[in-house]
Amino acid sequence: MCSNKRKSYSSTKSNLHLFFGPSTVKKHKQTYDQSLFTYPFIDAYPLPSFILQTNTKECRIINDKLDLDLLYITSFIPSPCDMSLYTFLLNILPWYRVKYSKQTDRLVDIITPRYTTVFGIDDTQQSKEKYNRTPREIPPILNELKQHVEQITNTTYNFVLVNFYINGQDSITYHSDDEHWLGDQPCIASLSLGAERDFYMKNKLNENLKQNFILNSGDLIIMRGKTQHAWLHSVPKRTSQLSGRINITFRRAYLPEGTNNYYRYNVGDGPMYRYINGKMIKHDSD
Ligand SMILES: O=C(O)CCC(=O)C(=O)O
Ligand SMILES: [Fe+2]
Repeated sequence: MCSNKRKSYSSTKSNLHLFFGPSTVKKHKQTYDQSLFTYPFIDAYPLPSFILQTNTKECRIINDKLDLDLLYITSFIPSPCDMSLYTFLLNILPWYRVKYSKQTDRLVDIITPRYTTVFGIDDTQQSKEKYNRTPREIPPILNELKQHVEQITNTTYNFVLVNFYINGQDSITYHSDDEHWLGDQPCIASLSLGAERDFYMKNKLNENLKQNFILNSGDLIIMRGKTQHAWLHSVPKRTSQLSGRINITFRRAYLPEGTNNYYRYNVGDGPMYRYINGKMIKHDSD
């Protein structure tokens, strides 16, 4: 592991203030109208038996390349809390393997190469009939995690997108999260749990400008400023035997298009899967 490297990256909490400016965070009270949501299950999500811990001792600002603005906090969720959270989320969340068609020069059928799920609603909070799919309230554990991430990033988020890469064959191709509903300079916080995976970034205009990471369990990477506008990121496929990895991104969508898009591409039209006794089991309906 890269413990030496980590040492030289380490710095004090003051890095956070350099990155986010003076703390002006107001305690953000969740003011969702409960009638906007349905849970995918009749019973609400269980509460965890462990206490969620976070730490920002090892944090590094990375802004030495054109329009790149990152904060990289290793072991944001320290061990063994990272794996308790991984196992808990894997077992309680509803998962989807979304299928959709994409028009290029011809219509191609695509299956997203990872399991996904999503919770939240955009800032406008329309009544649920206005959305293509009913938004889902953020489960308590993810909401608690969101509050920790909000505090250290001086930002508020209204969406939690979750990916589960079951093995090395699951991946996400180069893309940027720069849709108009996220505003001009979105701040996206991305947490890794479980197996370590490569996270590759390259500049959109100059592909020789790269920034690569090996993301470990518990690591948090925050992309902000012009990063989404100017850079692409990916988690490439690997042929080696890799165990599962969960990735959680926290974002803020300002417009209903964001809600429609996130549920379309992270829940889709089913079926739903649950992770039961170490296996993904397909459910006929949710
Ligand atoms: O799994 C990751 O680290 C990246 C996920 C990602 O880029 C996304 O969901 O937009
Ligand atoms: Fe992304």
